[in-house]
Formats: sequence, structure tokens, C-alpha cells
Amino acid sequence: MSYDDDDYPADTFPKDFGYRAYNQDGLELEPNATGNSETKPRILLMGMRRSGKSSIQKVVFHKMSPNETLFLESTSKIVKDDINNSSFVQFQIWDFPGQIDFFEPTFDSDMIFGGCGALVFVIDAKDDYNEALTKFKNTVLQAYKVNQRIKFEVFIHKVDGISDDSKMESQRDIHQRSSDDLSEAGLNQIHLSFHLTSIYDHSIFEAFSKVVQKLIPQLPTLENLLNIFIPNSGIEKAFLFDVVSKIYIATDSSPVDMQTYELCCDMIDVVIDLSSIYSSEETAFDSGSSSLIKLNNNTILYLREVNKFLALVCILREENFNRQGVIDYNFICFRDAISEVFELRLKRQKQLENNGQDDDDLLDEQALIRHGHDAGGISRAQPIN
Ligand SMILES: Nc1nc2c(ncn2[C@@H]2O[C@H](COP(=O)(O)OP(=O)(O)OP(=O)(O)O)[C@@H](O)[C@H]2O)c(=O)[nH]1
Repeated sequence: MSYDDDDYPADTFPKDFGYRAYNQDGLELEPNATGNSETKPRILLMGMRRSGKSSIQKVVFHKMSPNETLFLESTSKIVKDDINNSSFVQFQIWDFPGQIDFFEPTFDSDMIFGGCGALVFVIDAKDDYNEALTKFKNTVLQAYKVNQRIKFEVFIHKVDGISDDSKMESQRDIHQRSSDDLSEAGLNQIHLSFHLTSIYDHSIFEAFSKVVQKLIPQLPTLENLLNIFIPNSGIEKAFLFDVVSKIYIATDSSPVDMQTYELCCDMIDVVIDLSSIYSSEETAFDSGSSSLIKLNNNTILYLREVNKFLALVCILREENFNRQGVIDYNFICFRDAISEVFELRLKRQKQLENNGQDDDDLLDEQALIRHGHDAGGISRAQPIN
């Protein structure tokens, strides 16, 4: 088994969206400006053979249609994929072959789990998952020994076509058994997160959004900004989307309703598809991008470009859109605040690189950044009434 870098042959994101290092204005940075691939947080995709690991990676990050995954070949060695879509979302995904054996001499646990931010373990809900649970336990034990900061995420996958009751029952059973296994091994303190997923609906994007959000040290700042922007603008819910992958990197702290998320995702598709018809692919999403869709239930979807890779999609009542000027003014405050967060992050990243520290140290800066923005950024937003 080899761990070489691989030039993944399948179709990737349009090159025009660029998967290199950019600042908030979309200007390309020096190759080292946001850290090289070795210092990027890593998300590992592990699980049994045919559980759906490669399909997840292809559908979420390479725009493959779910039906095409039927023809994917089994992965025979670790496949590394660099995700560089925005200055906030930068990580590597390592897709592991299902048959990987931790006790093989070539398996270098320190190297693999050392720089890992999150470990996504995929369990096929339609299959007998006894063996998968044993493998999961061994994986967690091995990984935790090397790196105690890893976030463990379990995707109970392929839940399409399964009734809601069975989904809940599988989740309860898997949760119970895996927690019991870890307690028996004396590791009660490990926190596991569970997600019900399928590539045939938006659940996989939602679950991956939550995984990625945990790797963004600025998440509380972004949530805070949205929490201030929303009530002052008469908006019900807003998502800050990475346009290419449709992962939302932040939302306000009100609960996420799946239907609202799906509507917002679909809006991005509509905007990009329509604008591609009338423009070249490079300019399908640019600084002028904005869109308004009126639904037949007195609701409005409003999209605004935040930077080259990020869009804010809001959902609000039609009557609240009467004062669009206030919403737009507040949006500009919000966008300015986001760009300040970017600048601070870049500055800090450069400092850390010069000092030879790693990116996790940014977490310690979190409170500092947040206070800075509470005082001077979005809090200047105008109330809508
Ligand atoms: N119904 C359903 N099928 C899925 C889903 N995700 C993946 N599959 C199917 O599961 C099969 C295996 O998918 P892969 O992505 O190749 O699985 P893998 O875990 O990468 O497999 P290995 O490379 O052998 O470890 C394919 O036929 C996919 O179409 C899902 O959400 N629902």
C-alpha cells in the first residue's frame, strides 16, 4: 500500500473558481501565504469497503452526480485531495481504502493521525454494521493515542429509502454501542458526533458543513456577526456559503431547518447556472453577483456576493424587504467585518509561519478576535424598524 500523492483523475471544480490561495478580494496569494498542504488541517475518510467514502468526497467536492458514483472503482491506496476554495476553508481530504490495516508495518499512525483535524468514519446503514463498529473502535483507539485533538464524526450513511423510524433506531443503536465500546476501553471522555447522511439529498452537504465548521477557528466570530446582522435586517435565517461546494461555513445560532438549507443550496445552483448562460464561466460569480427570488408563500430568498468564494443567502418575509436599503447597508457592514476577520487571520497565519508554529494556535486567538469585532464591526448595523 502506498501513501503517495495522487493526481485525482476525475473532474474537479472548474479551474476558474481556483483552488489555490486567495485573499478576501480574490487576489491570488504567494504559494506559501496560507500555509502549504502539510500544515493544512486534514480530514480523514475511513470506514469499511463500499461504505461510500469516495462517493461522498466526489459528490461534495467534485460535483459528481450521485448516480455516477455507481461506477466508482474501489480505492486501493490513500487518495489525498487538496481543498483550497476559500481563505476560510482550506484543508486536505484523505480517502482511505476500506481494507486498510492499522497493524501493517507501512501504516504510519503518527504521520496519518498527527496532523488530522477530523476523522469521518462512514458506516453503511443498509449493511450489517457489526464489523464496522469493531473497526471504528480500533480506529478511534489508534487515532486518540496519537492525537487527542481529533474530532470524531460518524456518518451513518446511505439512509436514502430508509424510513424515519429505522434511521432513528440505527442512529440510537450505533451511538449506544460505539459509546459502550469506548467506555469499556476506558475512553469515556471522547466525544463522538453522529450524522445521518445520503449522497442522494442535501444531508451529506449539511453533515460535511458541520465537520468543516469545527475546523474554522473563527466560527464563533462569524456566528456572532450573523446574529447581529439578522435581527437588525428583518431576516429569518442566513447562511454563509462556500459557493463551489455548497458547504455553509457559518449560520446564525437559530436552529437549521433542512428545507431552508435545501432552498438556499438550490438558489446557488440557479444563480450560477443562469449566470453561466449569459457570461463566461470565470464571471459566473463575481463582485456584482446578487439575486432575489420571490417564493409563492410571501418569502424572499436574497443572495449577495461576499467575496470570490463566499455568498450570503438570506431568507426573509416579503414585507421586510420593503426596506431593502437598510438590509443592503447592514450587509455592507457585515461584509467589511468579514474581510477584517480574513485580514487578521492572514496576518496571524504569516506570523505563525515565521515562528514555525502550527495553525491550531489560532484557536487561542479566538476570544481576542471576537471581542475586536463586537466592538467595531457589525454592531454599527442599522435596525430595520
Ligand atoms: N444508496 C446509496 N448508495 C450510495 C451512497 N453513497 C455511496 N453509495 C454507493 O455505494 C457504493 C460504494 O461507494 P464507494 O464510494 O466506492 O465506497 P468506498 O467506501 O469508497 O469503497 P472502497 O474504495 O472499496 O473502500 C457505490 O455503488 C455508490 O454508488 C448513498 O448515500 N446511498
